[in-house]
Amino acid sequence: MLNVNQVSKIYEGKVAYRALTDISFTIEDGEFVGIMGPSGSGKTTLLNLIATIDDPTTGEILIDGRNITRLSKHELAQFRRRELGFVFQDFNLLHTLTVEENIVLPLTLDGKGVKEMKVRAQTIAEKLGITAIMNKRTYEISGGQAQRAAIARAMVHAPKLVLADEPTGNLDSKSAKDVMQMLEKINVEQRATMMLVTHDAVAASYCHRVIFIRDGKLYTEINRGDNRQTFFQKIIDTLSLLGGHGNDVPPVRV
Ligand SMILES: Nc1ncnc2c1ncn2[C@@H]1O[C@H](COP(=O)(O)OP(=O)(O)OP(=O)(O)O)[C@@H](O)[C@H]1O
Repeated sequence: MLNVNQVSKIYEGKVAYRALTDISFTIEDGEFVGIMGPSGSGKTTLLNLIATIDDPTTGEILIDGRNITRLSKHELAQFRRRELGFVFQDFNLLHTLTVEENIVLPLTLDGKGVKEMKVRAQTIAEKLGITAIMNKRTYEISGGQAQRAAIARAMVHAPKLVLADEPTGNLDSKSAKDVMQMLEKINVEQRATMMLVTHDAVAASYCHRVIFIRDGKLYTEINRGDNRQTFFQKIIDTLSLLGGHGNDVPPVRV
């Protein structure tokens, strides 16, 4: 379980900037949660705090009761390597490596044997439908395939928590839909808890729940229920109440 408890973040600088104020929420094991809000509302800041890339100014973040803001350097490295998976907007694949080499990277860092790495890479690649491109370099594959490879890399060590920052941001709508269906499938099959920051209402409609933030504060949250189309509409309605820039609300329908 992920517990964000009264978290605030102030960026110090010539002029201090308060990016988050008293944010509290809980994400249960196996939940798939979206974070939405206008540009500059603090979504990436929040994701970075949970990813242990940055520290909150006040408050605590607990994962299964363990305060991740107070880990030693060594514990932190282990936590990131074993328990977290990341998916980024720009895929973050290494171009000099093949798709397979990219996928096994987290295992390499954790000192796993070659045979185990091959088996695990193969299993996840089959789930994501990318076995045919395993030996290709990342510049030889499409954006949608690159994001699948990035998802495979994020999942290969079976992390408890997967964090995704705009995973569909650089994809056309068909590839975006594919990627969200993959994430949904992995969430169900591997029971991984997922948290996704997105501007894309279609992508968000695949989540179980969407938390909205505005000006660094919790604004509201809505639950999916059983109809994705209705949920999509509710997301659009909430975004328009939330304000922000016009380009935060995509013109396309599901
Ligand atoms: N390192 C930093 N130093 C100072 N201010 C920062 C820093 N990073 C972010 N901010 C500020 O904090 C606020 C929240 O930024 P953040 O990137 O979390 O927003 P966001 O909701 O992810 O925006 P977007 O949707 O545009 O990516 C913004 O006003 C931003 O300018």
